Amino acid sequence: MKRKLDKNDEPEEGPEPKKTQPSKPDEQQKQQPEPEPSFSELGLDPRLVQAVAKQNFEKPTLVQRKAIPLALKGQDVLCKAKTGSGKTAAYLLPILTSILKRKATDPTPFTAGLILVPTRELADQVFKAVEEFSAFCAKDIHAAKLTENVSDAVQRSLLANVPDVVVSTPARAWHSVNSSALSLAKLQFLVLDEADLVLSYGYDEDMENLSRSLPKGVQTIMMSATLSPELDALKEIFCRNPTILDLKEEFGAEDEKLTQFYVKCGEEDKWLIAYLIFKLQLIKGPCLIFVADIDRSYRLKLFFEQFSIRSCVLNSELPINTRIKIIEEFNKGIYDIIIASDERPEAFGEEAAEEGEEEKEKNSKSKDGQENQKSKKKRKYQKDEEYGVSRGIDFKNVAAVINFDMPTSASSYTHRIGRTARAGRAGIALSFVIPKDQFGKHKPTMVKSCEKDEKVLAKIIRQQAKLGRKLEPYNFNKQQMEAFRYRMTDALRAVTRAAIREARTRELRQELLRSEALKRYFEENPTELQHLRHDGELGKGMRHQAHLKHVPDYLLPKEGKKALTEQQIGFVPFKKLDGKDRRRRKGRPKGRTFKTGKDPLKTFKVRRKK
Ligand SMILES: Nc1ncnc2c1ncn2[C@@H]1O[C@H](COP(=O)(O)OP(=O)(O)OP(=O)(O)O)[C@@H](O)[C@H]1O
Repeated sequence: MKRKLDKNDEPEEGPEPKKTQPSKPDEQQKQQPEPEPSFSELGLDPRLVQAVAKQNFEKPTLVQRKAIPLALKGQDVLCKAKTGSGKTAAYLLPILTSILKRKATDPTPFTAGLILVPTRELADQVFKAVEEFSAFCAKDIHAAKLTENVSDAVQRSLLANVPDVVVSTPARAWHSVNSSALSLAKLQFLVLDEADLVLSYGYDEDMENLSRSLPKGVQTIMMSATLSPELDALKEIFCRNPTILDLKEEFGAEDEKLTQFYVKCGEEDKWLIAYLIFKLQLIKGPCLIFVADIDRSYRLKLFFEQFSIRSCVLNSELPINTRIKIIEEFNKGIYDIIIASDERPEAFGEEAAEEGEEEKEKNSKSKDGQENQKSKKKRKYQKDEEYGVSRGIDFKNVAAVINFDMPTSASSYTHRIGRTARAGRAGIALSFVIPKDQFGKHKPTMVKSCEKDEKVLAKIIRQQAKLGRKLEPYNFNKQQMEAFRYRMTDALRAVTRAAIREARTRELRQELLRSEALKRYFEENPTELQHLRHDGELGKGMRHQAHLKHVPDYLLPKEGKKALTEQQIGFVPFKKLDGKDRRRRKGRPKGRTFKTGKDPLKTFKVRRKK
């Protein structure tokens, strides 16, 4: 029988948190919240506790407090907890503890843990987390990641070392099992991270194949940010009587640090507001901007370039190494703005899947599926099927998530905003919503999916309300904004389709060159690494408008930039409420431009093989 834990329901056995034992409990004491256990009280291997301390995790998060004791007892767990709540450590720490415990008496090498994630970026992230957690027991824990663009021969030799833990997408895992490079014969732990997305990413067949390759008695942990119907199918196949942790009610305190706004405006005003926000720094700190498609990300980047606003794009077309590097560098504080094209919902019908509770969406599900199949075939550019930006990636210290284009579903919205206000930090989400009567008014840049913005917003408001959160309108002073309009129009006009096409091709060419031919050169010349920045200018062939790069004083309202908005949400501190500044900016270069002024691709001669 399944057992559902509610928020006050602690696990029955396992390492008990220390409890105060009052000799005469009075009413007041009874009402006091239970003391929260520390990491060392959860029954974890001391070397892992040491590594956790090194990462400055002060105490376990709720999902860690609930899931770790259950996993250590060997129970299957299906856990739903909000994005950014620390699910990765919640499954890795007990698995690594069990492996270390077994190895103390039986050092025979075999792959004991398989961690399946839907995207390559996420695999990279989880792999790094394994390495960080096993920093003090590196000789006892050997992990491998199966998602790199390496030949089968290299992959095979990686696996020949018999890693204790393998992190992979289902497709790569099945490929390795099928080619006998990976043996799951003695597997003990299986994790499906972001489990709700595994099927929507089209891994159904791989999952089925993998399920047939598993030995009996594998302990399964499924982690998810939503409890979608897909989970039932996976639960049936992989779980044995799992304990279900539905932790949705528990995040009130943390959610207060996320402020959500929306702006209702036409297409042209989106560009104007975005220009004002970033040029006048109305929102400060690292931002993640989501747009509807790849072309749009380049359009926005080129538009920003006209005003000397640096940004970099992130999309499924870029090589995986580049994508991982961009995320890493953003996390180090090197870039302030990433423009990400969130291509998944449209590609895999997530809209239909997530609204499973709503009858009419259920009916249209299969139809949407067919349409999506068609649209997938129609794709012009080579996209990576294992790409995902809004899911699971741990972008650190994101001050604001801006939905320049609305997502097409409420769950996609949840995933996007989950990139900010993580691990107790503050953050804001700002969404641009095009009212129905203003849709299509600016033909050159309009995006089809925005026709449904208001409908999607209504769903989002409903869904967020269920979680006790609300979205507030964010009002710009339209009159004050007008002074900037002609500059915006000028810049937007300069970003032609041809310029976008050229920028897109140029970036791809540059990135391919960077990741292959230049790799060695930059290894030998680390000081020139700044040339590898991903937020350089792409619009070299475009009309150059020097006057747009600065905001003349006469354009600003008398009262200063504050007069542009009613609310003062601009400053988002990178502080926890305890006042400690957690944002690491050490790696950040002082200058924002190339000091040498040289373009490495012009000055560097690619070595040719003789
Ligand atoms: N106990 C803790 N104390 C402080 N920070 C923590 C703790 N546990 C995890 N973190 C940090 O919180 C961030 C989010 O963790 P993680 O990526 O595991 O969240 P998640 O629940 O998997 O999110 P998502 O669903 O988006 O993947 C990470 O930067 C992680 O290092």
